[in-house]
Amino acid sequence: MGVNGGELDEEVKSEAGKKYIEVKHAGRIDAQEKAMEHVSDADRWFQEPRMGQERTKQQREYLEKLPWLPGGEAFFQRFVSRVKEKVKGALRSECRRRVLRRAIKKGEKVKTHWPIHSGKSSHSASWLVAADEREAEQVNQISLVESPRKASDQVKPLQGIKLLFGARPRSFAIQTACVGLQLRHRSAWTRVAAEAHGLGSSRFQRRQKRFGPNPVPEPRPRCPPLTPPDLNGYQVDLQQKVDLVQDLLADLSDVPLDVVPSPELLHYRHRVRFGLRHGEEEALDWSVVDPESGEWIVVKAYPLASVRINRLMSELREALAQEKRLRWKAFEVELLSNTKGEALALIMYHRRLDPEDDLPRAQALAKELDAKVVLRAKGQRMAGRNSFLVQENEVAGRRYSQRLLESSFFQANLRLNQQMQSWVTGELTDLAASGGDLLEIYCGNGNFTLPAADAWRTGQVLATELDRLSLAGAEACAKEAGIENLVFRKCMAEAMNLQKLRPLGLQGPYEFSTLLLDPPRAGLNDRTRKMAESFDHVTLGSVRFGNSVPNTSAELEIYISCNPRALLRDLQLMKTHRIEKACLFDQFPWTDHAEVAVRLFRLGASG
Ligand SMILES: C[S@@+](CC[C@H](N)C(=O)[O-])C[C@H]1O[C@@H](n2cnc3c(N)ncnc32)[C@H](O)[C@@H]1O
Repeated sequence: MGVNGGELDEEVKSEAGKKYIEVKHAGRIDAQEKAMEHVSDADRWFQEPRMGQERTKQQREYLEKLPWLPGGEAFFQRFVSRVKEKVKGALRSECRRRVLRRAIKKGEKVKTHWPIHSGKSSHSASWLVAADEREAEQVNQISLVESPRKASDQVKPLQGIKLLFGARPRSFAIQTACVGLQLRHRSAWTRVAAEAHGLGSSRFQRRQKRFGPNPVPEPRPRCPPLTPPDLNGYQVDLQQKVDLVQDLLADLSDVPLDVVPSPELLHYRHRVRFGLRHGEEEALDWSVVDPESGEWIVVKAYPLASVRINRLMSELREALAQEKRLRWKAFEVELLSNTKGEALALIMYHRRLDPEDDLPRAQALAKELDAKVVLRAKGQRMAGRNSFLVQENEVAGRRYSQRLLESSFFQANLRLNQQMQSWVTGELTDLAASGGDLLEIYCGNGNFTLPAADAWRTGQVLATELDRLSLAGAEACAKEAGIENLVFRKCMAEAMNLQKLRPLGLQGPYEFSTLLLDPPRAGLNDRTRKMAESFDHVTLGSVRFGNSVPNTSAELEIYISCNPRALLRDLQLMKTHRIEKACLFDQFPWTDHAEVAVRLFRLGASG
């Protein structure tokens, strides 16, 4: 959160018999100012009509499309959690942790004013961040309430964070949304966010019915080790995950759980993201928030990240210490590597990038680091050609490449991922014998898709994904590999209508028998789950579903999940299938994450 030279003033006040500490900024917040432009744009679409007026046709059409714009439940989850994260961050940096701590200790509230200046008007959106002891203990529990405009007003619940669902949902920058936290009234989206903060509404209940269940609550994760752990403890650590997954699945199935440990116990991660802390000296510190304590921790080296990333961490830190311009308003870095030792550094900025000045510097930095360098700011991306890494994988005796892009999903444990690819391909080879076509939703960069299409030579494969860049990468790699029975389409999983494939520009009949799906952490919403139920074969979780021909007697499904709790919820709700096979992949040793793949069997089927 960039405050321009703002001084903080604290004052203890009391309202309705309750004490709170008011913290005032003398400065402005740049990002908020920018975000206001979007807000006014969004306003045109979302504002409630005045009494006696109707919404325009354009507004109505836009609102009708609304459910699919923000990516459904997964989007909400991401949005809400980022909001909370940012609010926590804001509390830390702007209200000063010391102040907050003191307030929390005394059961007081902390109130912060963030003045907003938009082009024409200037109004102050000040709001209150209530943090009681329990809330402060858990990031999830933070609630936002709008502050009184006048001291005499009642404190009202937060009614809006509806900005960035404007006309350009793809360009919606969660970063900005969270930074901006624009307050607006009476938007459905806002209510969803508000509900997540514990402020319910009947409109939200209706939306919830439509979109399916909320993200399942998960215990707070432990902090990944920042110094090398005792490797002898790995078996115990892994066993805990196995026990947890077995417990979760126990009600649904008694099939034995296969376990695939990570081939590397350290240096297995090929993607990391750090916050940048500007210290007293020239240098920037890499830092992460400890999920347990909520404290920022400075990270010098990260034993879970690849050796190449660790090297890049120290080289980039040194290089940035010499480069004042590239340090200026940098707030986050993402570092990527592949198993060949190539690397990419993404640096993110809270300022406008200047192609004349910043790009040549980035190119020089890339040369110095022997790595690709990408600079990003709101609405801007600067990079040389081919600014992605290529990862080669071997599956079932054949080599496949995939593009690793900054800011798009890829499986961070690249070596274990090859084993996941082999598992999925093996299951599909088995299922291909039952005939029909294969549908994959959430295909990402084609990680499972390319080997899957090879295993499915008897039929056609349709793979869909939301992220345009991942999809472009997947298409390029499929072309390179000469795979012909495969078509990619950009499509939101929830918007997929198997009866109407023509809007996707698809020719010819498909007779889907198997669905492969690897959804994001939140799992499936009602629509996607209903579609999955119509398939014979489903792989869910991080991967897929089965037969999509309505009224056929499909029997099997497979589900792979990076969140066993979401998997359990989806399977409990999907009454049509039962687990036939389950496998735990330990993607992230020494952390609480477990990737689970299941193959499902359609109940009542003969096979
Ligand atoms: C867990 S990743 C799996 C990607 C891929 N299977 C892999 O193994 O790399 C989930 C993917 O779903 C995509 N996604 C998220 N929400 C989506 C939605 N509503 N519709 C379609 N794709 C979505 C994300 O962009 C991401 O690529």
